[in-house]
Amino acid sequence: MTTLVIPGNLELLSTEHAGRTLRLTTDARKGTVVLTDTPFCHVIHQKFRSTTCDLCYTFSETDGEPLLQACECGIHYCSEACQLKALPRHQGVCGFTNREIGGGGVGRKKKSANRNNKKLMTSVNLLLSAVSNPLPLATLYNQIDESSISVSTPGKKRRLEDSDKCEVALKQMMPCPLPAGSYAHALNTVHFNAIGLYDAHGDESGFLVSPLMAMVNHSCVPNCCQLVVDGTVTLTALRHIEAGEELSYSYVSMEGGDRARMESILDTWGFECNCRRCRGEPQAGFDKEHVCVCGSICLQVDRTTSECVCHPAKVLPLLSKSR
Ligand SMILES: C[S@@+](CC[C@H](N)C(=O)[O-])C[C@H]1O[C@@H](n2cnc3c(N)ncnc32)[C@H](O)[C@@H]1O
Repeated sequence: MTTLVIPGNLELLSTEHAGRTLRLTTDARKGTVVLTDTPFCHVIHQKFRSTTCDLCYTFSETDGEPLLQACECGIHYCSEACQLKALPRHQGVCGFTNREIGGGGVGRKKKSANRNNKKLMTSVNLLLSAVSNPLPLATLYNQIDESSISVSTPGKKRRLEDSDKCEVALKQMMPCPLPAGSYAHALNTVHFNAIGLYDAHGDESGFLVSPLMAMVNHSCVPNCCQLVVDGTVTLTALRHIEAGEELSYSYVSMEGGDRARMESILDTWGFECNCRRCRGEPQAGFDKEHVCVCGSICLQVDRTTSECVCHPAKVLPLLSKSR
């Protein structure tokens, strides 16, 4: 297995409370891009495929210049250059990304069964995209590490046990060269490392997995914000970060208050957050900043429109910091 290449200003370490984590070895000023990373798999939700480039994720309004269509499977590209570059990968996923998972999910009620089915489908499509990547499969295996299931991740443990039971079904469903016994684990890996993609209106248009960014842990009082720009995932310092500090960004939206946020973390990411904000401790230095709905403390806020750096094209209701 090839090892993950960590840039010189970063260090990968293991923590008891949250598994692996990345920390800085040098100070970083507010506004510095501390990490850039190239995704190795992604899935664009079906509804967004005609308006989102399947290579660089450029979003194009339907009333604007139409995107080039790649083929009947519904995947589009913004330029011939993107289409050409994506060809080797496209051949791997073409025709498979719309497959239905039989049985309608595992939940008791129809609604939750559909939700489960949709989540599973997204993860399967992500995994298909991962194994279609001409990059070595080792990139995916780097993400598979039991030690990342820390004591604070009860949901993750449960999900791993559940999907172990459907290993055989998954193997039949996915035309991918994964070794026997690793399908369910790989599926969970993409699920728990997926980063949301958003269109210009801030609506979720898909997911991607990026090898280095997958090592960055969550905090509800993050020191960075994560953005996807021109197909590259970036992490930007929201304040001065000292050498030795762990990097973090918020995995969830801050919309809906503390309870909704904590539930969303457990449901989507499988862990119980124990940050200052979740413990209800005072947050020094937090009051002077605006908190965006994505959880980031905004660097640039246009006072007239409330546009922020995290969601440049979306006018956001900025939240109050007081709990
Ligand atoms: C994107 S991965 C981050 C890297 C992960 N620590 C690893 O070792 O692979 C997300 C997972 O990390 C863990 N995690 C991230 N932030 C956490 C936090 N604040 N507290 C506890 N666990 C956390 C959870 O298991 C979560 O599902």
